[in-house]
Amino acid sequence: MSGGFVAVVGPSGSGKDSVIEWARAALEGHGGVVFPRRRITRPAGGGEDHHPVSEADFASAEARGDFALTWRAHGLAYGLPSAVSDAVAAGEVVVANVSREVLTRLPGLFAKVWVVRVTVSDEVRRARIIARGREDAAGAAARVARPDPAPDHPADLEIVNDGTLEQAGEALAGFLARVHGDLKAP
Ligand SMILES: Nc1ncnc2c1ncn2[C@@H]1O[C@H](COP(=O)(O)OP(=O)(O)O)[C@@H](O)[C@H]1O
Ligand SMILES: O=P(O)(O)OC[C@H]1O[C@H](OP(=O)(O)OP(=O)(O)O)[C@H](O)[C@@H]1O
Repeated sequence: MSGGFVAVVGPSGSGKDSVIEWARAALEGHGGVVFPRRRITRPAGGGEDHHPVSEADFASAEARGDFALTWRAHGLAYGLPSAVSDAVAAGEVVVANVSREVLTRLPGLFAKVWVVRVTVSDEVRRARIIARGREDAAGAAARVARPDPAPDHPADLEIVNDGTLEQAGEALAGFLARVHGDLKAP
C-alpha cells in the first residue's frame, strides 16, 4: 500500500512552518507521518530547522538525482530529498511546506496528494513577517507582495491561521491523523 504527500502551501508569513512544527510535535510517536527537513540555499536559522546548502552543492545534488522535488523562489533553491519518494512508496504520509508553483507537478510524483492551504489576512501576514525578523525590510516587502502563483488550485483543507497557533496546529494534526487512518482502513 502506498502512502501520500501532503503539500502545505500558502503565502509567506501565513504560518506554514509554525503549523507544521506544531503538528510534528503533536504527532510525535504516532508513526507513519513524516516531516522531512528541506534543503535550502539559505543560512541556518530563522525558525524552520532546514538543512542549509550552498548553491554549488544544491546544483550537484540536483544533477545526481538526490532530490524528489525542487523549486526556486525568493532567490533561493529549495529541495526535498529523494528519501521522500521512498517514504511515500513505503506507505508513509510525508508532510512538507512547498511552493504553490509545484502543485501541478505533485500528482505525477506521488501516488496520493493532499493540499493544505494556510491563510491569514495581509495585514497580519505583514506584521508577522516583520516580527519574525528573518528578512531585511526589502525582503519582507517582497514576500508580502509576492503574487499567488496558483490562486485557483483547490485545497483539501484550508486553515485560517488568525487564531492561536494551537488552533491551527490542531487542525493540521487532526487532518494528518485522519489521512493516515484512511490509508490504513481496509
Ligand atoms: N497563530 C499564530 N499566532 C501568532 N503568531 C504566529 C501564528 N502563526 C505563526 N506565527 C508567527 O508568524 C511568523 C510567520 O510564521 P511562519 O511559520 O514562519 O510562516 P510561513 O512558514 O508561512 O512563512 C512566525 O514568526 C511565527 O512565529
Ligand atoms: O511560490 P510560493 O508559494 O510563494 O512559495 C515560495 C517559497 O516560499 C516558501 O518558503 P520560505 O520558507 O522561504 O518562505 P516563507 O516561510 O516566508 O513562506 C514556500 O515554502 C516556498 O518554498
